[in-house]
Amino acid sequence: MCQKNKFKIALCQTLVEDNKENNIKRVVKLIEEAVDNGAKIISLGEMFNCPYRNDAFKIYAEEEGKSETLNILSSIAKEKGVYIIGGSVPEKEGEKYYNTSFVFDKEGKIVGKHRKVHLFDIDIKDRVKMKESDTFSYGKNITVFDTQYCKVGIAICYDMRFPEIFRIMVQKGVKLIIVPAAFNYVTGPAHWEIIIRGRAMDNQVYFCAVSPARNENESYLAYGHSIICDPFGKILGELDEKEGILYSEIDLDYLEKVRSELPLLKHRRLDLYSVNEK
Ligand SMILES: NC(=O)CCC(=O)C(=O)O
Repeated sequence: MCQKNKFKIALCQTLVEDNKENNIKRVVKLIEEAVDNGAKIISLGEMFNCPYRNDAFKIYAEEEGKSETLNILSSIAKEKGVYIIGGSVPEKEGEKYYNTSFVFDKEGKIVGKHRKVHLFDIDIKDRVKMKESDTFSYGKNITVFDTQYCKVGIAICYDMRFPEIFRIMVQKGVKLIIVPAAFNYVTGPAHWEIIIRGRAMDNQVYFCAVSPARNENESYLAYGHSIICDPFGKILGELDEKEGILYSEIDLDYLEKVRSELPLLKHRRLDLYSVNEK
């Protein structure tokens, strides 16, 4: 029995190889397992169907309305009656490509679509180099959607380093934030946990980040460590770098308790916070 204020979430951390069919098979298997274990909202990781490489994105990209990957996620969401946050996939629209997360409701309808708004262009000398903007265009929206449980916000990976978007989500009524992400072996150990705990604590929300598993044969070594943090900043569970599913109960009564006992959101000084930044 699932009450409206308490429900189980599952984060599926799957291995991604250079084979779309195999990647999708793995995802389907873990979603089915998560459903059998009572999960009501299930999320996948960033680029769950495609290696995280510029030379793969265009080859793997699909168009909304003609996408086999999205059709499969929609069918399982409908068949099993669960919400699926479809990690992210390379999306093609016209001549442009985006790093996009599609969200499916219990009828299999797309109820949310987030195109990554901060593209990961970094160069940590001799360690990690990536320039997503070589392939992708920038998304233009902050994305929230309704579920039967609460309002949910979605962002993708590098987006999580920009706190402004999460505060806006909370101003829109979000209580659960889900971020498909693929940090790496350098920035992951340094920043992953601290960012996630900070965003959860400042905004008094449940904050989940979902990674692919690490594939040692790939050039980009994902950090893994899918994680769920509660509104008090406590980590409720974290995986290692291998394939697996992370479960936790989301308790919206507990969230309200945290917000009423430590009323940070009410104590904001909105009269002080605006600046004309160029
Ligand atoms: N896929 C990404 O956006 C990676 C972001 C990342 O690793 C970071 O440190 O930020």
